[in-house]
Amino acid sequence: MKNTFYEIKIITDFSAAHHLRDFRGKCENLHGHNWKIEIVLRGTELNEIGVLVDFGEVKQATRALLSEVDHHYLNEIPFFADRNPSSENIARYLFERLAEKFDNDKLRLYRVSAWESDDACATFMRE
Ligand SMILES: Nc1nc2c(c(=O)[nH]1)N=C([C@H](O)[C@H](O)COP(=O)(O)OP(=O)(O)OP(=O)(O)O)CN2
Ligand SMILES: [Zn+2]
Repeated sequence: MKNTFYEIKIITDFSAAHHLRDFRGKCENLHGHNWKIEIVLRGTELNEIGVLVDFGEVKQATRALLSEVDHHYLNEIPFFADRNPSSENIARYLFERLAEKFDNDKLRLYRVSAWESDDACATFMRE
């Protein structure tokens, strides 16, 4: 079949504090969220045991990355020095860091979503 691929997703979370600079409203004040993070990878070929990539490998890489932001004040992290730690920028930050590990012709990081609450989510993804 043409134009088909596999997609896998892991879901994890982290907690942190932030404030949104120049945001006219309550989010300009220091506050926190429990962000739910979705990591989605796509690829065309399974390995010899029939998986695209071990969920465990993706979870481990994501956990290692999230340990750098979990229970931190996001505004103090260098990536957010000149951009707000919005859910959009958090998704982008995680995408750029994880894409360093999962980016080859068989397996590519496709999208990262950051759920700030049960009803609000931002995504950074490639085309
Ligand atoms: N597009 C975005 N909009 C907002 C973001 C964001 O990251 N991307 N972030 C915020 C703040 O972080 C704020 O803490 C969230 O505020 P709000 O949506 O008002 O959250 P509540 O849980 O208080 O929701 P209510 O539905 O208003 O009770 C704001 N906007
Ligand atoms: Zn917030």
